[in-house]
Amino acid sequence: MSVGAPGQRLIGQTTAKLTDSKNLFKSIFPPPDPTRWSSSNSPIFTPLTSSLTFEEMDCGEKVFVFEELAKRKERDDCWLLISGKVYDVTQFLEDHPGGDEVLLAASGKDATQDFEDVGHSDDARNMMKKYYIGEVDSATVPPPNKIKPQTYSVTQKDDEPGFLFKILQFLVPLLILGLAFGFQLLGKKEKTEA
Ligand code: HEM
Repeated sequence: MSVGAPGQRLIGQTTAKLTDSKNLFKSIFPPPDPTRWSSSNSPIFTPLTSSLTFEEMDCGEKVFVFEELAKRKERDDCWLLISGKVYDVTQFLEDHPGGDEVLLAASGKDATQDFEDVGHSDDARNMMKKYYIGEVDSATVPPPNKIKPQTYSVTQKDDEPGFLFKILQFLVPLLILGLAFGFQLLGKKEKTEA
């Protein structure tokens, strides 16, 4: 009479426990969301990967015009352009091992060469990620200053002395010949008069 009841209760309790543990398992490991599932993005690791891609995507979406970033060269608002990437180093100025002055001097222009010339360590390059805020529209970046003065100096300075030198090359021998001829004539005249 009472055999079935405890058995039923036992089965009922076991089923309830199973259902509970299933729910617990589901809450820990939620089923994959097909909209987020991809071969490279496991749902278990979603928080880690998504935070990394979010940082990249969020920053990657921002594209600055050169003129805009070149204005940020003050102590309270200092941006750097290095290898096409834009860094807001305002908060880093005081902590920069190379000093704040070099960073301020490198702002308002393409600082790639200055940065590379120092030979920054891998640690320094990793540190940069913290200050990364976006990319620059490469079409808006003016060509490096070096090109202009070089072509200017070559065409301007070399042309003028070259021209003068060529004229003098002709004139000086002519003058010497003329003088020699003149003195010869004078000498002959003096001889005939004597
Ligand atoms: C976000 C950008 C930058 C970061 C995170 C950064 C970071 C660092 C770090 C960590 C160092 C210590 C040495 C090393 O680990 O390499 C350093 C040194 C230095 N940095 Fe930077 N830097 C940045 C940009 C620049 C720029 C644009 C210049 C311009 C010239 C510069 C000039 C220097 C100099 C002169 C030193 C001292 C080197 C020495 O004493 O040996 N840095 N920087």
